[in-house]
Amino acid sequence: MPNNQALQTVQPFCHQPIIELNDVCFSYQQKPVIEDVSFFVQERDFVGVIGSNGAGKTTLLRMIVGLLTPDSGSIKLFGQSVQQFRDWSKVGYVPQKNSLNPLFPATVREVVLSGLYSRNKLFKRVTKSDQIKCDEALHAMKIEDLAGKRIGQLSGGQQQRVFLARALINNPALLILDEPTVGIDSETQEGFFHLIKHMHQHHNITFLLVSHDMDMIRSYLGQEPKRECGKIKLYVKHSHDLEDCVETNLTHSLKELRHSMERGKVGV
Ligand SMILES: Nc1ncnc2c1ncn2[C@@H]1O[C@H](COP(=O)(O)OP(=O)(O)OP(=O)(O)O)[C@@H](O)[C@H]1O
Repeated sequence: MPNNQALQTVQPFCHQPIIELNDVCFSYQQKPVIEDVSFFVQERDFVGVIGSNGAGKTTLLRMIVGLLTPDSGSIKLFGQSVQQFRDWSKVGYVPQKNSLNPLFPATVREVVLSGLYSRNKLFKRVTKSDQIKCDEALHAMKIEDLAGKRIGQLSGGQQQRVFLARALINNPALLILDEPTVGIDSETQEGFFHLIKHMHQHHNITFLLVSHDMDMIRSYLGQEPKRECGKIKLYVKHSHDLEDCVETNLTHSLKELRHSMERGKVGV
């Protein structure tokens, strides 16, 4: 497959891509990691980013969220160059798991609330409605009982749930997840994948997910990749493969899902 082929065979006319990369290259100290990568992701697509260790997956995601700058080429988010993009509340990003120092002083509630402070409003006052959104996100991730604990004192799986709650608190239009289930037990992993599939099917959310879980990727996104970008493969479920989206509040819907799971209506 040629490198500069877009994810979709036909260039969209009416819908702006959510993510658009054109001829992106990136090197660490002269060592090329990403070479001439081009693709675009449409609204409500679910893209699985697959590749061996060191293939450049995390580097790619960090460029898309503006934490690294390409050596050449361009990246757009919601039609705007990443360098100019300011509406970060539309984007939920859960980076690859890093175990936190147990002395890290923030509580779970503070970490989840920090998801509301976009990069431009670091010192915004927390309102009652912010606290309600935080309660909903904590509830959806089943971690309300951990709200007052220090994040550094939690297990790896619990920390991942906190970072997901932080990413969800803004009802993001784009969720970018870098190996979100690493270090999580298999039962919780299964529940997590159930959750993100539910979010994809019932909400207008676009997903970019790095995972090594080929069973999950193939079962949801199909047996074959749609694109190959160097050592990285992209598996995709397009929005047009889904039924019409149900426009409801994300955290409310997750709450309903959680209640169904608790009543045994949804197998996880
Ligand atoms: N800060 C850095 N400085 C120098 N080289 C780096 C840096 N970060 C990553 N690399 C190198 O760039 C390459 C791609 O790294 P990256 O983390 O993007 O890969 P990955 O596909 O996410 O790997 P994994 O599956 O192991 O998480 C690797 O060879 C890595 O050693």
